[in-house]
Amino acid sequence: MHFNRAGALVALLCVAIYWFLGGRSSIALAGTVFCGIAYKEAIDSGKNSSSEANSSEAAAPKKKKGCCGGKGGKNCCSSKGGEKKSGCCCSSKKIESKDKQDFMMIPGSEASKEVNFPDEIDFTNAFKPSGKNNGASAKPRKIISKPKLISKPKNEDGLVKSAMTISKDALLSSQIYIFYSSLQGAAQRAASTVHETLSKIEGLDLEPILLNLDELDDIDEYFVSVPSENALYFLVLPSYDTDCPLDYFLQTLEENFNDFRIDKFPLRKLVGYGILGIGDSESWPEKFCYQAKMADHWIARLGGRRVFPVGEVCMKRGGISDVQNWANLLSETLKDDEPILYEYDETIDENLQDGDDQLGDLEDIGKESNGDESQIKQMVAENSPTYRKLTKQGYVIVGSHSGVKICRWTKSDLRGTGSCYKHSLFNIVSSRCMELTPSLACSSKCVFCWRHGTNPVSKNWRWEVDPPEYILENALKGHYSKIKQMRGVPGVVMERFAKAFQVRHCALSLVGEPIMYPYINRFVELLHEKGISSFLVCNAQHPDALESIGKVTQLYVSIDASTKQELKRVDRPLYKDFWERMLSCLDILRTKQSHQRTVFRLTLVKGFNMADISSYADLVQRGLPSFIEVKGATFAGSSDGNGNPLTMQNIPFYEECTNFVKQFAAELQRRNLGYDIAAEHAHSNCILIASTKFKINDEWYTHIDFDKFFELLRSGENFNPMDYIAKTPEWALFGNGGFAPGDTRVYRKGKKKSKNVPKAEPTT
Ligand SMILES: Cc1cc2nc3c(=O)[nH]c(=O)nc-3n(C[C@H](O)[C@H](O)[C@H](O)COP(=O)(O)O)c2cc1C
Ligand code: SF4
Repeated sequence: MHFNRAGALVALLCVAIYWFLGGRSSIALAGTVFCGIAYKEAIDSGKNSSSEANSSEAAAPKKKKGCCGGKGGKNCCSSKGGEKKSGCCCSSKKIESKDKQDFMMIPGSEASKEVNFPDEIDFTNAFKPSGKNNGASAKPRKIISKPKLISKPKNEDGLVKSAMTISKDALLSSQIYIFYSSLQGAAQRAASTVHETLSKIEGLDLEPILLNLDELDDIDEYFVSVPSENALYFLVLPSYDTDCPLDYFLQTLEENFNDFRIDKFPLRKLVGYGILGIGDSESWPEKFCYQAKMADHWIARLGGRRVFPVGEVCMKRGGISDVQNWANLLSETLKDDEPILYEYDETIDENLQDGDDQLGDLEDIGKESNGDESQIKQMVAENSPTYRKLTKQGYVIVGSHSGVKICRWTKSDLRGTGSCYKHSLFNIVSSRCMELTPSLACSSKCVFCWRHGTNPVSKNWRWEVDPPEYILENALKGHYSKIKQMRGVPGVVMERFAKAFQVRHCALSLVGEPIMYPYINRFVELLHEKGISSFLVCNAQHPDALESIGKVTQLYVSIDASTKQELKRVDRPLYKDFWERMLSCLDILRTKQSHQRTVFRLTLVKGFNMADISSYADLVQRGLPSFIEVKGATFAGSSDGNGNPLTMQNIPFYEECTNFVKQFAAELQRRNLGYDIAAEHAHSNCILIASTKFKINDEWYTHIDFDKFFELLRSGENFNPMDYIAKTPEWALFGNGGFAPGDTRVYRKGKKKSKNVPKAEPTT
């Protein structure tokens, strides 16, 4: 008898009613047992029928729903009837697919050609052959960066990380420049191939120009300025893991990128650029074309738009025919009428990012340091972001708080293209001048300062102190190592290069506040012992230190504004009593330091500190300096997120500076203070007002007789500023420009030769 589950349950219910109405318990118990057995039987019977149903599904292969998926097991379609697992509907499919793979791997078969990738992927794999006659895949692939980059959010300065180039018309009307650097001639031949190929492009407005990078007079003329508004650059570069001329080029790019004094993205002015690297992948597999990649990195970071992928050609394997391929594809790309998607490489350097968070006022950081004020730290520790930032800008960090950097004027003078203003005003030779600071920290944050938030600020010295001997020795080493890098640079005058290894002058300014260094006097003595003159620039915030300064060749105090309000705006000093501190410094110059050659340095910033000439005259009357050096501020870039508010509008024209100086001198004369305009260096927007003490028999004597200075020092006698003067040469006098006759003036292409332009050459 077969019960279904419902029947068994109804019988159980009847038994329960019988018992509830007073039936016999023994009979009710027997009925319950019977119902239970019947119920269990009904369940077992249900299971069997379901199992039968599954078996019948397995028997019908078209119903795949219950397939094991190749796993086998109890319900596997193949387990029925003792069939081998290989008979499973899914595993048989797998076998079929593997068979196909095996088939595809058969060497020489059509299928194997589809999947047989070469061992090394060369640059041509980035493209498909172009040209209308080349079938379905005729167009060269133009997507250089991943399209998804387009939707990336804007960066802080409003740029997106990728964008489209301008249309073909603009590409074809561009002036193409092909640069190369070559030691053994291969890159030169490759560049000629690229030049020839591009010259044949139909519809090109201008003949491409071929240039040897190693022979450029001034790399900055092409890689800071750009020679024409619609320039397209292509560079053909070899790689050398030993010294080669390309090192200097790459270093210049990197330094320019890290130099806050010049526009952050100068190569944004280019229509675009592309790089072809040549090298040897057999002998230098790890460093194959590494210098081409470095050039690509820096040009992109300087704002260049990469309009074609970096080519990497092994001269041993592909050789000149790969170069020709690259040139052909480039030529097709330029002809094509689609705009090119380029990657705007603004990858944020992780180091810099780290640093940005931690830079700022060490003053404040110090306060946060667990409240442990006694803990003495290094000002710029070797592993700190500040250290990395400064070294990237070209500084050699000496010890933990000093820095040395070869200045642009030193490089310029080595090449015979002009010294800094201190040459025409005071007789400093730039190629023999070392720019140094024994304190990278400063107590002000002047708006025109080039440090731009790079170096620490603090009111007082609170760090470990390096001995002066150590600083000088290592600063000279650092300076000479930078000079050495200039060897082989086109135009370097051999004689000046040789003499540059004997420093004669030290400009103690650079960045930071030198007199914060506790052993500044000993340091200056050491300089003098080595026959190096000292030009010490202070920010007029440390009267005590200024008072105790010993003999220097020339002592400067920066006067950055003539009123309290303006000074606060320009210098952003840390001290609350900054104005009183400055006035005290002026008093010290007039009294305790009157034995020195003293100089007021004014840095003119339009809209900030050029309005109140009479107040400046008050300050001169108080300090009575030997000289007043008036200099237009240099544009050090802005909007880089460090709070520098200056724009080009704040940089005065030369004419504006001379007008200011004329009115200033007139005011001083009106007060009978005995000053007049003496000399100038128009190129750096700098004019010198001097005490008429230095005008003898109607001739100016603003220059320094350095030999005499050292002679007097050695004598141990007291001496005064008039004891080591020298005659100012004719060319340096106000009105004559201040450019030394032995040098060759280089005008940037496309720039007016007029004096009436704001100057950008920074000077310490
Ligand atoms: C000393 C030496 C070092 C080299 N180092 C590299 C290297 O690091 N990476 C690379 O890809 N090729 C390297 N090469 C290969 C050159 O880049 C290659 O020969 C190139 O074609 C030279 O170009 P050039 O004749 O214009 O100077 C090196 C060659 C020499 C002789
Ligand atoms: S700018 Fe300063 S560091 Fe450079 S040469 Fe002139 S004085 Fe020396």
